[in-house]
Amino acid sequence: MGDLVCSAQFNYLIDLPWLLQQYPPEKRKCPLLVVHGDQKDANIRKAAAPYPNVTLFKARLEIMFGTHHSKMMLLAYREGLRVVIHTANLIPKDWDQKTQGVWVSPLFPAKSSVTPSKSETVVNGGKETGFKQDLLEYLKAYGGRGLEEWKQRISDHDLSAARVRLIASVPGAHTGGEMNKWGHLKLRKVLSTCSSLPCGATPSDWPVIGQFSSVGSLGPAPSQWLTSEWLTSLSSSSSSSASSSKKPRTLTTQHKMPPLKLIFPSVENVRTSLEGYMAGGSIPYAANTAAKQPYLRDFLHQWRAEETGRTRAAPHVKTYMRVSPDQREAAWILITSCNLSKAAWGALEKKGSQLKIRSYEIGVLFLPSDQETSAGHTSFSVATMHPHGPGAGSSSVPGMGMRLVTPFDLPLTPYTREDQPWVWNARHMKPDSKGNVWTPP
Ligand SMILES: O=C(O)c1ccc([N+](=O)[O-])cc1C(=O)O
Repeated sequence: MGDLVCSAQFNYLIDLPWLLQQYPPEKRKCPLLVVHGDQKDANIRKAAAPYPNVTLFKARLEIMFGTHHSKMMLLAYREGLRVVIHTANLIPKDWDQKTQGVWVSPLFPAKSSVTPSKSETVVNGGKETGFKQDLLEYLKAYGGRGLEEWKQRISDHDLSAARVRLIASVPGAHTGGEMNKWGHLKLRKVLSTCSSLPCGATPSDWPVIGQFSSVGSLGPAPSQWLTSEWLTSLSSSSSSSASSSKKPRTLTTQHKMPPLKLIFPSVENVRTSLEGYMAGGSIPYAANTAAKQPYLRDFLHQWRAEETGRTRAAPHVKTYMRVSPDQREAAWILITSCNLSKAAWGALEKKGSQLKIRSYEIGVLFLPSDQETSAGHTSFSVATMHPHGPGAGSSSVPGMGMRLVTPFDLPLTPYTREDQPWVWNARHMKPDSKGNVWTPP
């Protein structure tokens, strides 16, 4: 991977001694910047004290209930720079028996005076993805001076080989030109300008799939946020006109919404997981929140990943995607730290004039048109569990580009009549895969 010089780790839960142990022994004294959101930072300052090479940066969280949820590594090597965007906390159990998601960038070369002054925005005929500019904008949003060195280091490298789009969230009441930079409105902007469904596709027939490991308070009815504002963004495409308006508005005034299918572990999925009910400690859906939104269950599907052998590796990954009616194609897929919450994605306020986001989040969006292997295609072929037909088993589908292996099985598995969504602060008394019961305090 390269000769590491220094690194930065952005995360939510950080076990510093364990983290340093994960670096090669000869690299454990390299400069390490840890970006966290622990406002009562006595513990992490105490943990960092024995390590003179570790510098801490506390992200501002001035809006209630916000968290520093972003999970990213910046790795500076003698040979270049690498960016890693992922979903795992920097604690042992997140890297043991769970299903996580990760994007590892190519090794970005330093820009040098001898490098031909090729535009950074065009590589192999690819379109600009704006990744570098968006990453710098994200780091700028932290404020203060503690990230200046890393902003300069990123500026000094050529990131044009990044064939993904950055979809990030930063806390704030974003208005005007700032609104489309963050959260679900950034995704709406990108999808409505850069993602088109295949010719002849009926947008309202292409479901949106959301998969996540926690849920926030979404309102007393799905129409308050989930199937209006949020689904409008995730069902945007250049084939729909939701984006043409200056002011964000819901598709209900324009198009029929597509089906929404959500994947969230059932109690039984957690009970039978490798970790048993302990897995549920990282799936913090609160019973009192669930009780306020019983409608959510109507959208829910089980966590199932037989294709990758990960059905029992509880999900901590978060993915969102748009699929064809037969679930053999995908128009896009997003891997992100965002769970299903307004805090992460943002919620429109003041008659749609501001987008309120509470947390830091970061993810990467894969579009077929951004991938060299599927440029010119409007969809990825999806490796599916369908027993027959073009997507099963083959390396690619004739006429379609890159083949996508999703973290979960397609087609989706609905909840059974008996299934309930996992909630972490309720008793679960049927013995789990380890013979334990779950009786939270
Ligand atoms: O990723 C998650 O599912 C998650 C959910 C909630 C919180 N939280 O409430 O701070 C943290 C995390 C985390 O693991 O980062």
